[in-house]
Amino acid sequence: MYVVVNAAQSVDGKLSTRRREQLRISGEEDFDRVDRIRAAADAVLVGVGTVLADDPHLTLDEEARRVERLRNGRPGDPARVVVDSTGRTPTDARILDDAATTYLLVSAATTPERRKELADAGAEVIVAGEERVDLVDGTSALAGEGIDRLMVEGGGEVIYSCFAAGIVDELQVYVGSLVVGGRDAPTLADGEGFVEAFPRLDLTEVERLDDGVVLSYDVDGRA
Ligand SMILES: NC(=O)C1=CN([C@@H]2O[C@H](COP(=O)(O)OP(=O)(O)OC[C@H]3O[C@@H](n4cnc5c(N)ncnc54)[C@H](O)[C@@H]3O)[C@@H](O)[C@H]2O)C=CC1
Ligand SMILES: Nc1nc(O)c(N)c(N[C@@H]2O[C@H](COP(=O)(O)O)[C@@H](O)[C@H]2O)n1
Repeated sequence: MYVVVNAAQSVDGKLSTRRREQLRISGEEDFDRVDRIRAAADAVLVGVGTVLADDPHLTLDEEARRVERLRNGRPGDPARVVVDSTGRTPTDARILDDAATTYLLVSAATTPERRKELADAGAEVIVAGEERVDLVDGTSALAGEGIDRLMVEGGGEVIYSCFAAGIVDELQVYVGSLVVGGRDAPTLADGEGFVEAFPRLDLTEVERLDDGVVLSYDVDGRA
């Protein structure tokens, strides 16, 4: 499986404010770019923190659906994936509507009753990991469902875990021209943080878009 992480951050590396409310960092051109990455993916993944904060839908706009999905030979929207150890995704979340298949990666800590409630609400529930979702096991289960290209949209906890699990092939970051600040505001990579064996990146492209810049990297291993 090929994994591309895409996120939008302020110049000081924040994905949203300390209130964790959805913050519009991207402009129109960048949202079009995000739609193209979504369209090229078999599935788009977020953490449950993002679902609870943003209630995202993670589908394509009409134009992207028409042009990009057709170009890639696959009609409709990519599947959606939530990383959700204890099954906290609300059963009325937008991500569980019938616009596309939604996989919930849960851990064994999610009770069978909760798993059934989520399945009844439309989710395909996959158990990976004991206490927390194991992203290596979870992504290989997704590969078994035919997902060869996965886009990770965030948030900061899940992006960090994807790097820690060593599953990221490519990173694209839109850096908007604003300062958010706040020691408790989510950043591109939160979690415990690395103290050694930092993921090293190879800068492949720099593009000015809207009033910001898109930085594209291949992941080069750890050093
Ligand atoms: N600017 C941007 O591009 C984006 C911004 N956001 C923002 O990010 C914030 C949400 O980010 P976070 O709070 O960091 O939540 P998150 O979306 O990264 O979800 C983290 C949660 O996922 C669950 N989880 C289960 N297994 C896990 C694992 N192996 N590794 C990590 N998490 C695991 C845990 O409950 C954890 O608290 C919101 O404010 C949202 O608006 C989210 C996506 C994109
Ligand atoms: N690329 C990007 N730029 C921003 O400025 C953002 N706030 C986000 N947020 C992400 O987009 C999701 C919302 O998706 P829908 O529009 O509901 O499909 C949100 O949950 C974040 O993952 N992204």
